Amino acid sequence: MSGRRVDAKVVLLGQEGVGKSSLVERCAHGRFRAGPYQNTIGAAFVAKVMTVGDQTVTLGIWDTAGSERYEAMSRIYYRGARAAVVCYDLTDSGSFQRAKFWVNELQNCEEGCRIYLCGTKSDLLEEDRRKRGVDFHDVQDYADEIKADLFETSSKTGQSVDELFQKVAEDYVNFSAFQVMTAFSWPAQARLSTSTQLAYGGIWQPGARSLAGLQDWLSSTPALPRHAQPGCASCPGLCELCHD
Ligand SMILES: Nc1nc2c(ncn2[C@@H]2O[C@H](COP(=O)(O)OP(=O)(O)OP(=O)(O)O)[C@@H](O)[C@H]2O)c(=O)[nH]1
Repeated sequence: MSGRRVDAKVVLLGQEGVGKSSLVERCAHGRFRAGPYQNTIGAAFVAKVMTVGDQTVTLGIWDTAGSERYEAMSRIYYRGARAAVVCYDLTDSGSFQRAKFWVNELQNCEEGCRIYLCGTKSDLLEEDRRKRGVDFHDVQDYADEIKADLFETSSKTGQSVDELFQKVAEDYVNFSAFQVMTAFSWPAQARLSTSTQLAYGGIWQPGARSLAGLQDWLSSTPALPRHAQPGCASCPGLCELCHD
């Protein structure tokens, strides 16, 4: 695992104590640490290798500190993120207001970042439904409005945690493929360079300039190229926008 390249940066945001570190612990190590709550200082990083079809995707997951004291620092960690898991505690309506704050930040500052809303500690609702502090339908409406996916998870039982990160990895793969398609239909300054075509095994078809043609090509190509987002943070520098 060490030294492995990270494909997609994922950041976890949300009020302190909502369970971000526990979510990462469950996702990365399949366990839940009960015991005294220790707040995150600064941020923590973990790399998680996911499988999507016949591809592997390494997610670099940044667990930020929820304390408002570290708010400025959290902004550094969402820069260049391809996905943000914005967490709130299902039993705490205040934490959902804080989640909205982070969504606004992302919408204003990280346009290319996909947002996943994550209501945490669902096991507490299993124990007692009256503990729910955030209405599911209200959040679903909000998620539709901001075009986010919504998950209700429990790091204690593991409910929906793997599903959440799997969706992040799948969207990364599918969204990258979409960006490859649009790159081909962009104007001249966004064309992929010769070196990029070679980097993709020379499988680019000069004749397939239409989106439909590229869709056919992509669906018949087993290994989709990953980094073809001209000018984006994760481009390896092979496209014309990044090349000097
Ligand atoms: N019952 C239950 N408790 C949870 C769950 N996830 C987290 N907790 C508890 O909630 C508390 C806070 O969890 P953390 O994961 O440290 O929260 P955090 O969001 O990382 O907190 P900061 O680092 O301060 O931002 C801890 O006492 C956890 O044991 C869960 O799914 N179910």
